[in-house]
Amino acid sequence: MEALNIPTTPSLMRDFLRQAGGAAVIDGGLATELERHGADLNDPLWSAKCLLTSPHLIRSVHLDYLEAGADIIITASYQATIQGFEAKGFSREESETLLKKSVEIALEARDIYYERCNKNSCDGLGDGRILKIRPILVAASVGSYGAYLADGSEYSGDYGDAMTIEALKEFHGRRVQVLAEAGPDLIAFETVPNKIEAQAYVELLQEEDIKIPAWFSFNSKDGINVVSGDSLLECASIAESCKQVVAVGINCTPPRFIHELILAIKKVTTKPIIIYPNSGERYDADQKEWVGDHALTNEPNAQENTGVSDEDFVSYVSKWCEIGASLVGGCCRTTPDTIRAIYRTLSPRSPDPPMQ
Ligand SMILES: C[S+](C)CC[C@H](N)C(=O)O
Ligand SMILES: N[C@@H](CCS)C(=O)O
Ligand SMILES: [Zn+2]
Repeated sequence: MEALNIPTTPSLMRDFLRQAGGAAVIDGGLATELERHGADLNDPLWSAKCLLTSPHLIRSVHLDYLEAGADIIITASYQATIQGFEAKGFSREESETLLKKSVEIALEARDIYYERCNKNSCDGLGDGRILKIRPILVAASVGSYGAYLADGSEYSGDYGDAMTIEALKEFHGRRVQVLAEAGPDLIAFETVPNKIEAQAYVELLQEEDIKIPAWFSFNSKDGINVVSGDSLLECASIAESCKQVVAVGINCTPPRFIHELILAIKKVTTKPIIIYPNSGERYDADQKEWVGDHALTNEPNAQENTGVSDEDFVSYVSKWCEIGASLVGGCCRTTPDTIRAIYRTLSPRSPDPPMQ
C-alpha cells in the first residue's frame, strides 16, 4: 500500500510535520530492541548483523515502534557498510544487497502496519497498540565512520590527524547511493561526531545529487559541543547550508543535555529540529554493553550515568518542543514504552487542514 500523500521534494519535512499536527514522533533504540529480543550484537557489524541472521526480528521491531506511535522508523543500516560486509567475506554485490535489504525491511513493516490499521483501527485503546493511518516515513540510517570502527569512536569523534574529508566521502559514497536508490523517504545521518564528517556528508549529497532528503543528527557529551569537541554551532551551520537537509538535531546523547543543545542549534538553523536522546547510560565499547551507575562505582559522577526512567525522559519532552524541537524520539536504551509515552505526551495533536 502507498504511503499517504508523502511529498518527495525538500518541503517533505515541513509538509509532513504540518500533517502530524506540528510535532512528529520518531522511533526508539533499534539495536536495544533487537538485543532485548535475544539478538547477540557482539560483532563488528553490531545491529547490522541482524540483516544476516534475523531480518524478521528487525521487521517485527519496526512494527512494535509503529504500534507504539512512531511516525518515522529508522532502518537497521547504522553499522551496515560495504567495507564491513566485505570484511566478513561478502562480495561487493552481496554487500550492496544487504544495504538495500535494510530499507526493504522497513518499507515492508510500514505496509504490514497499514494493513493492520485497515483491519483494526484504534488509537491506543484496548491492548495499547496504536493502529492509526497516518503518514509514516522510512529513514535510512547512515552511522558514522566511527560506528564502522566498532570501538565506540562515534562517542569520541577522534579519527586521527590523517583523516580527511575526501577519505570520508570515499568511505560513505557508494553506501549512501545504494541506500538512496533503495527507496527510503529520508536519509538519517546519525550520531555525527565531528565537523569533517558533517562536511563530507554535505559534499556527498551535493556532488552525487542525492534526491532523497536527509537529516543530520549530532551527538554531545557535554551539552555544549559535539563529542569530538568541535563546535556544535559550526556543525549545525554546515547542515544548514545544504538544501537537501530537512532537519538538524541531536541523538544518542543524555536527556539532561538536550535543552541547552536545542537552544544552541536554534541560533543557526531555520530547519526543523530533531531530538532523539539515549537513556543517559554510557556505552562500554569493549564489552559492547551499556553501563549504569552500578558499574561505575569509582566515578564521582556515577549517578549522572544512570539511565533515566521513561517517566523522567518524557517529562522533558513538552519543554523540548516548546523551545523548538519538532521531531522527538529515542535512541539507545529507549524502547517502545518510551515511544508510547512520547506519543501520549504529544497527543492530541490536531493536524492542520490540508493546504489549498
Ligand atoms: C551507538 S553505539 C552503541 C554502536 C555500537 C558501536 N559502534 C560498536 O560497534 O561497539
Ligand atoms: N539507529 C541506531 C542508532 C544507534 S546510535 C539504533 O537505534 O540502533
Ligand atoms: Zn544510539
